[in-house]
Amino acid sequence: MSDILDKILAVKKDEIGALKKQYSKTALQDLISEQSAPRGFAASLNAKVKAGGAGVIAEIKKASPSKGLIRADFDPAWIANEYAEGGAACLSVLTDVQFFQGHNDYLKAARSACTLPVIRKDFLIDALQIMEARAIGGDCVLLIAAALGKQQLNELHACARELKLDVLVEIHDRAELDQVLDAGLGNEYLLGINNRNLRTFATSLETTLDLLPLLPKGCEVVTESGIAKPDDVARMRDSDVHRFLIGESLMRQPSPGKALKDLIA
Ligand SMILES: O=C(O)c1ccccc1NCC(=O)[C@H](O)[C@H](O)COP(=O)(O)O
Repeated sequence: MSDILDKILAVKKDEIGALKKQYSKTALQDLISEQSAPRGFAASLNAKVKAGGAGVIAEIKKASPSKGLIRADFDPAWIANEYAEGGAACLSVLTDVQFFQGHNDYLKAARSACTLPVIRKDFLIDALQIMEARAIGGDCVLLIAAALGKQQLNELHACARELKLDVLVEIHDRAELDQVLDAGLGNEYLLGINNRNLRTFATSLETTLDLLPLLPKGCEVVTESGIAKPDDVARMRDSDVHRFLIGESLMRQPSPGKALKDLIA
């Protein structure tokens, strides 16, 4: 595991301890019962692709461990609308406070501002965090293979599906791909390939391209991180990758929606 993931997961363990003190399972179930049905996250992404477009999960990201502050002028509801108008299929909202300056309230604000489905982007290693994701209005959760064992992956995936959440399972390399394929998740997940090396923070689109021949047929793959230019999008689409998770390059522009439109035109 990388240093940064180690550090993040240590904080997450503390946060889970606090969450357990704050909410019983029943209390979270009560909050969940007040939520409307999740918006179909995978369905929205796949509909764009089926219509011949790029399926973009546009990320609302204020800061990151690799880049520090990315956008000082940060209004999640406004950014959500920009992304919706720019042609995003879905939103990704960072809810981690310590490393990404995110917040659960940002997810709520972004989702309320538009009709797009939203993934809770955080480091989830406990079923209570999955329940919390649903309780704050999330439509999808991220499961990072590098942070989870096979059994944990299986259990958290089952927990999410039971709550009618979609799941984006993220890998960085072949070993993590094997781990996911062995975890027995059926075909009910999107497979994210993260182009960011968590040791160096460098991004390389080759990470996605190199893993493509190893993926099972019919796999719904999302290429994540480091997509910044129309050429990057074209390169992926030429290799039959049509789903994208894009954050920083959009967040740095005055109009993230216009930037998205230009990127996928
Ligand atoms: O972004 C980081 O610095 C980072 C560091 C450590 C773990 C995860 C990290 N990023 C999470 C992500 O997956 C990205 O926010 C997402 O793929 C968008 O990437 P980008 O378009 O490069 O902002």
